[in-house]
Amino acid sequence: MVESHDIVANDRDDLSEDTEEMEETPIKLTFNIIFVTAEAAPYSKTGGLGDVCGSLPMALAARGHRVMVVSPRYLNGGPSDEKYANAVDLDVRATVHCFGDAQEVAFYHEYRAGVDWVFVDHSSYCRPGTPYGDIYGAFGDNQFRFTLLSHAACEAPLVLPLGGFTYGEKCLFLANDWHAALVPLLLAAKYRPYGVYKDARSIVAIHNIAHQGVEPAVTYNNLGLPPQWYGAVEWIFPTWARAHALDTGETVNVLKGAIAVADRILTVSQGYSWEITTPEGGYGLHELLSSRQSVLNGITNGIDVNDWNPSTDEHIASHYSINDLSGKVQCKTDLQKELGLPIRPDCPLIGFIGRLDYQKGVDIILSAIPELMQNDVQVVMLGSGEKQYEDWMRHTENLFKDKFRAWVGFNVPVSHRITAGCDILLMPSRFEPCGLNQLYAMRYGTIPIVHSTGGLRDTVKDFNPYAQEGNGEGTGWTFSPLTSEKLLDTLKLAIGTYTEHKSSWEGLMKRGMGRDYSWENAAVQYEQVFTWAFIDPPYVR
Ligand SMILES: Nc1ncnc2c1ncn2[C@@H]1O[C@H](COP(=O)(O)OP(=O)(O)O[C@H]2O[C@H](CO)[C@@H](O)[C@H](O)[C@H]2O)[C@@H](O)[C@H]1O
Repeated sequence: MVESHDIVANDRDDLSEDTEEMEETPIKLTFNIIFVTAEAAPYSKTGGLGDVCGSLPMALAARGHRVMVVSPRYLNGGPSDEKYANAVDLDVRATVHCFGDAQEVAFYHEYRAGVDWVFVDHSSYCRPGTPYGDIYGAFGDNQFRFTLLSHAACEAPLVLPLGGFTYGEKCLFLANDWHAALVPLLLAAKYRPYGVYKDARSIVAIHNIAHQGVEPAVTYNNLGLPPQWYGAVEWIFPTWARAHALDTGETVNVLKGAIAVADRILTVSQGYSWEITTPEGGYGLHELLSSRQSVLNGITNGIDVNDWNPSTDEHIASHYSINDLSGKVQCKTDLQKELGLPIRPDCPLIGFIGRLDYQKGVDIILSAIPELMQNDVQVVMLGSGEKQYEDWMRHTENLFKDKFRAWVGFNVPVSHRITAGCDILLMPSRFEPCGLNQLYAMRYGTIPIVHSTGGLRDTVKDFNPYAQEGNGEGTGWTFSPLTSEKLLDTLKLAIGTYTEHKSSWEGLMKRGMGRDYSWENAAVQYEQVFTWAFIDPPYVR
């Protein structure tokens, strides 16, 4: 096993003997990497965070790094518990001091695809619902559950003998979103002052800055940080944002703390890494992020190209590829049949997949539907979230029985079938750190129509039929401003291209399908950022 940060010269015994050859052999640094995350597919997934933390670790492991992913062992008594069936109890217990008490956690482990998948076991992760909540809303003890995760993750490299050896102190923590944001703070406040993790580094990865882990200031003592570190997480809401006259606006914000003390900051596209430094995109953290711009980078997500592959996908009716598109129409008619829509191969089928909330711009689709339904199109929406949108989807289905289908819920196989069966995928997101559905869509020859924001703008190239000597360029349509009128205009353009210009449409499909979406490219950029993290000294107060 290669020690972290050792220099490996591709199995060469004597580096000094052949300097000419040595110049050609790239010297590769390898790292001991600890992902800390609230979700990792296929074990747990409610959205894109699960996808990324389920696939990026494997890409990094394949490049020679030692990679551990630490996430909770969620058990809800249903069939999804089976996903943890291969994870065994390591028989190691850690005691976590937080919330005024000592909590014992256990660690389960599965070694798969070169990655150590470590699941933190505690009774608070065992209950019906999703990782974050149930039908009554978010769990009231999420601060406790993710404080526990962060503490346990900091112990994991020290105490777990995986494959016979611990990861040790010289490692790199990649703390994902607010759920893991306590990790950089714990390294700086709890470990480094006592000489532990002096050579470790931490990176906070922001997948969605709208969620920051904000709780009342009185909960500070629960976090297990020393009293003198309060200022690092202190967060005071401006007067206008306070609930009432007696509200002092004082809270703790763990993501803010992580942004302040992490050795580096990453987000999931370059566009978004700039947007979060602006008042419009920073959700209050833009000034802090601007002050740390020198350690802030954006790396566009890749996707799991094995899981999302139209020529092998186990969830879809027929397989197809860039060289033989014929199976796609079968996926479409099969989807129409499954949804009870009229089976019409030539009718443009438009899809939406995602959380039903403000971020995803569902209200824009809602306002566009009455006019869109005047056209000869079919629409299918898959999603769950805010009740008002779920109710609206069901209601719209009743109004337009032959044209509109609502699939309220979370269903991964159906999401694959919609991605394969539709002609067009809509993503009118208000903001989108990266977005994965447009990447899946392009890989499946489904043309994305997206709001020109964040990662959507970075990844969807606008269609221009006249470029390349009339052969066209681009992989979809981006639109701005975010209004239902603009969405409708863009849809009309797309539908016109679909019905009137079949060869242009095929060109769009093939350019999207031909792109490289694998994690390889992103993994190389992650390595660069890891290298930079170790060049600078760690954060010390
Ligand atoms: N009802 C449903 N049924 C089945 N599958 C469903 C579903 N609703 C959503 N999904 C799936 O969940 C994932 C959503 O990923 P996104 O990246 O598009 O958004 P999300 O906001 O969750 O992620 C955040 O983190 C990711 C990862 O960094 C960023 O790309 C993104 O911009 C950021 O908002 C996709 O795999 C999608 O298919």
